[in-house]
Parts: sequence; C-alpha cells; structure tokens
Amino acid sequence: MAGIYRSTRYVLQNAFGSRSLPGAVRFYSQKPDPAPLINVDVDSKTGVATVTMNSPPVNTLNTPFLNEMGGVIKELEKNKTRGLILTSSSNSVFSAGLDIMEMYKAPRDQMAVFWTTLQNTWLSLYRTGIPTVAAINGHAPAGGCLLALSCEYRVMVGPKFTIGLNETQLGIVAPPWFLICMREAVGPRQTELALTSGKMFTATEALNIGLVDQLVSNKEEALAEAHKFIARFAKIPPLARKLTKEFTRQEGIKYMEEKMLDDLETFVDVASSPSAQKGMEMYLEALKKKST
Ligand SMILES: CC/C=C\C/C=C\C/C=C\CC/C=C/CC(=O)SCCNC(=O)CCNC(=O)[C@H](O)C(C)(C)COP(=O)(O)OP(=O)(O)OC[C@H]1O[C@@H](n2cnc3c(N)ncnc32)[C@H](O)[C@@H]1OP(=O)(O)O
Repeated sequence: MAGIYRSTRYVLQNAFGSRSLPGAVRFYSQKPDPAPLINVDVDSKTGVATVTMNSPPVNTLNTPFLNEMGGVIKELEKNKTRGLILTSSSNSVFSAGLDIMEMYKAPRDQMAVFWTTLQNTWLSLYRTGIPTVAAINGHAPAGGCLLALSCEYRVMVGPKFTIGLNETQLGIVAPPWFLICMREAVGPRQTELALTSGKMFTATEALNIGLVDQLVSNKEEALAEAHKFIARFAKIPPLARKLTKEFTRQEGIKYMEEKMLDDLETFVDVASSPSAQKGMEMYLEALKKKST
C-alpha cells in the first residue's frame, strides 16, 4: 500500500516539484484529437454558453475529455460568460460516468493522472462563479450524476431516464466529495439511503427527493428552463453571487483543496487492488454482453 502512495506521489512530485497540485489543463501530454469532444455554443444575445458533451457513444469521462472540459470552463470564465448549460448530444445518455478503461489494467501513474484531472476539472465546475445548469437529457449514472450535481440547478428530461450514484452496486465506493455533492442536494438521510444501496432514481423519484429541480419532457424544454434559471441572476452583482456560491459550497471546496493528495492515494490504492480489477473486468464483460 505504501508503495502505491509513494509511486503516486513520485509521479506528481516529479512532474510538479511540490505538493501543490496541477491545474486541469496541465496534464495534456498527448496531441489533442482534432475533433472536439465538447461543443460550445455561446448565445450572442444572452451571453449564455451551451456546453454539449459529444463523446459517443456514452460521454465517458476520461483524461482527454476531462482536460477539454477543464479548458472550456477556464475559457468561459475568461470571457465572462453569463451562464453555462451542460447537456449531451446523445438522445439517451447524459454521461455514463468515469471511463472504466482509465482504471482497468491501467498503470498506477496513468490512474494518478486520470484522477488528478478529474479532481481539478470537478473543482473548476463546482466552484465556478458562472451560473451553471445541467440539462440532463439522458441517463446519468455515477460520475454522470456527479457532473449534474456539481451544477447549481438540474432540469431532467423524464420519465424514462435514470440518475444516481450507483457505485456500491458495482462494489466500489463513491469518494467523499461525490457524497458531499449528493448531500448538498438531498440532505444526509436521503444520501445515506441512496448511496448505501447504489440506487438509480427514475426522473420522477429524483424530483421527489430533490436530486433534480425540475422535470420536462424533452431537451428543448430542458434548455429553455435552463436559460430561465440563469436569467434570474441578471440583476444580481456577479461578485456577490460568486462569493455566496463559494461560501455555500465551502465543504466540498475545502475537502478538495486540503485532501487532494490523500484522495488520490486512496483512489489509486483501491482501484489497483485485485478485487477492484476483478470487479471492473466483470462489469465490462456485462456491459459488452448487453450491447451485443
Ligand atoms: C466499475 C468500476 C469498478 C471498480 C473501480 C474501483 C475502484 C475505483 C474507486 C473509486 C472510483 C469511484 C467512482 C466511480 C464513478 C464512476 O463513474 S464508475 C462508472 C460507472 N458507470 C456506470 O455504471 C455506467 C455504465 N454504463 C451503463 O450503464 C450504460 O452504458 C448506459 C445506461 C450509460 C448506456 O446504455 P446504452 O445506451 O445501452 O449503451 P451501452 O451500455 O451499450 O454502452 C455503449 C458502449 O459504451 C461502453 N461503456 C458504457 N459505460 C462505460 C463506462 N463507464 N466506461 C467505459 N465504457 C463504457 C459499453 O461497454 C459499450 O461498449 P461497446 O460498444 O460494447 O464496445
């Protein structure tokens, strides 16, 4: 176990020289794919950006995707964008969560890069001063649910899609920052009930416990409601809004700022263990069987 911790620290410290952690875009070691995995469309009248995840088939969160997402958020902040609406180009999947291929049979240093990129990109989305809305137009399991929870408001297309932190069903554990996001939305009681059973909620159930804020019947309506939510802030001074958001989200921000390396070490430790690797193998086989 200590060996894993040391080698993870070694990779990061070798690359960055200290305990200070890298920004979301600094890990870009490979040439980027010329086709964007994320499309950004800024409305010239309102200044609101629609950020469409476009990584077929199921928008899995892997290192290139997360790097691109981190870069998009940075760019939108620089351009003082008035709002960010996160949605998917798929008709049935918002995001399938973390890309299991980033963890399955992956060397420890690759896992470390992946997780650090996830941590940084999550923190950028979670704490951005830009008003954020998830227009959830498909299934959102695990990391897909985390993405939605990191936004300030969630509009979900119902009734056929599902959302939730299903990690325990796969034999893994949602890290504390996933849990904090869930607790902020639904409270401690519903969080414990949901996470211990790995429950996936139907859109209606999600609305009933406050996991999503609004149900609509199609993507167009979801986008329209997302724009309406962002318009609420037209007359609110941005700095007052941003600081209030930071205060409200202090627990998650503090967790990540203070525990980033510990969280990374735990992840690499758990994900590279033989039992987790076996779990992933079986899960991947089941997914493949289902799709053939
Ligand atoms: C499972 C991990 C086990 C152990 C890890 C151990 C330790 C880690 C410690 C902590 C990490 C904790 C955090 C985890 C958060 C996560 O996000 S884990 C990922 C959880 N995701 C899911 O459970 C979703 C799985 N996918 C689905 O249920 C369905 O794909 C979905 C309902 C989203 C869409 O269904 P459908 O439209 O029918 O598509 P297919 O199922 O046919 O999928 C299309 C192809 O995509 C591949 N695929 C799907 N999801 C993933 C994924 N998350 N990672 C990689 N690949 C995925 C699928 O195999 C198909 O591939 P193919 O076309 O057959 O090649």
